[in-house]
Amino acid sequence: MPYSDDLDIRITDSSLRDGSHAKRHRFTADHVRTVVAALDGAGVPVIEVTHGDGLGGSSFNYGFSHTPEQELIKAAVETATQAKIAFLMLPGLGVQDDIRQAADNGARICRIATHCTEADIAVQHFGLARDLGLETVGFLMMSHSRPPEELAKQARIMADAGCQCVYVVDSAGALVMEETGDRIAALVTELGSDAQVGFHGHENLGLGVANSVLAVRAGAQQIDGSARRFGAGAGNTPVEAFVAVAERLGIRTGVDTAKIIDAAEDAVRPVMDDECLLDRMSLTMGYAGVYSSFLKHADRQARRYGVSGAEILVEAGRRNLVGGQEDQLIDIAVALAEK
Ligand SMILES: CC[C@H](O)CC(=O)C(=O)O
Ligand SMILES: [Mn+2]
Repeated sequence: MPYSDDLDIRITDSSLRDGSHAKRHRFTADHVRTVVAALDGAGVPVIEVTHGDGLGGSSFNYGFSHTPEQELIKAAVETATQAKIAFLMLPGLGVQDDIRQAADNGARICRIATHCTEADIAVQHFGLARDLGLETVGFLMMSHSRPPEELAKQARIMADAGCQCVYVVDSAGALVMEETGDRIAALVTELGSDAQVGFHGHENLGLGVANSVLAVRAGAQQIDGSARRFGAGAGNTPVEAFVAVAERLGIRTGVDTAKIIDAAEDAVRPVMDDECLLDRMSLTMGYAGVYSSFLKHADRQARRYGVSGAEILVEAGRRNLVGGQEDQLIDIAVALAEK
């Protein structure tokens, strides 16, 4: 079913949230204004702005923000003329008051992320977001790690709690083609008209665009990407490439292809410290099924202890580490150094 009369799918750009991981959370209000103006001008309907780990993410464990994220949200809301501003939150890291503040600051969409087996921890947050009149999105992170039918049950918990679109989130960039489509199809069957289904991809195996197309073909109505792939690991599905491919396939996104290509190059790239690369580290993450936001943490510990970053990531994959277990990367590095 199309997203609306005019659109087959709705695109969310995550460069000002997932890109925060790659930028080590150093966004300024000026960065936000520049990027939002360009994305908004290209017709991107939703722009996500938060610390990489969501509301309340600014901390010793995850990395401190340069600018308080509520200030960034305000700057985004003031700049956007048509785009809705979304924010991400992980229950426990962010608290309910953070949601209230983001709503007061003009954000319209609340995206609540849990590990893909833990949807029940988000129930009260979806309730609050709906009470505040926010649109709701649920993120089932590390979706490659569980089979489609299990994800569908978790999606049902989110939908029953008031979530209006549940995302299959390929946090590790580990899903390969039909593995994406099968997961989306399972959620679409489970949720029917109770909630939409979305897909959030990462580029660690170079499949962000292809997986997103398969997600749409399996019934996804919302797709995430980041201009210039600005995101954790090898980055997210490049939104400008996805828009171009969608246009060629006759999938209506409402985003202007030429303008989003320019926005990625002229507005987003200058804000990035480095390109998000498909290199040894990020490819290892996709191959070993490791949470993309571990990249910078693993890199830091590798330098600190003089060990191989790729070996840290392989071990993180073997241990099935999930978001929040960043400190175990230090244990792994220490163990490798002692070997
Ligand atoms: C909040 C952590 C994480 O970056 C969310 C996300 O984008 C993902 O799991 O891919
Ligand atoms: Mn992500």
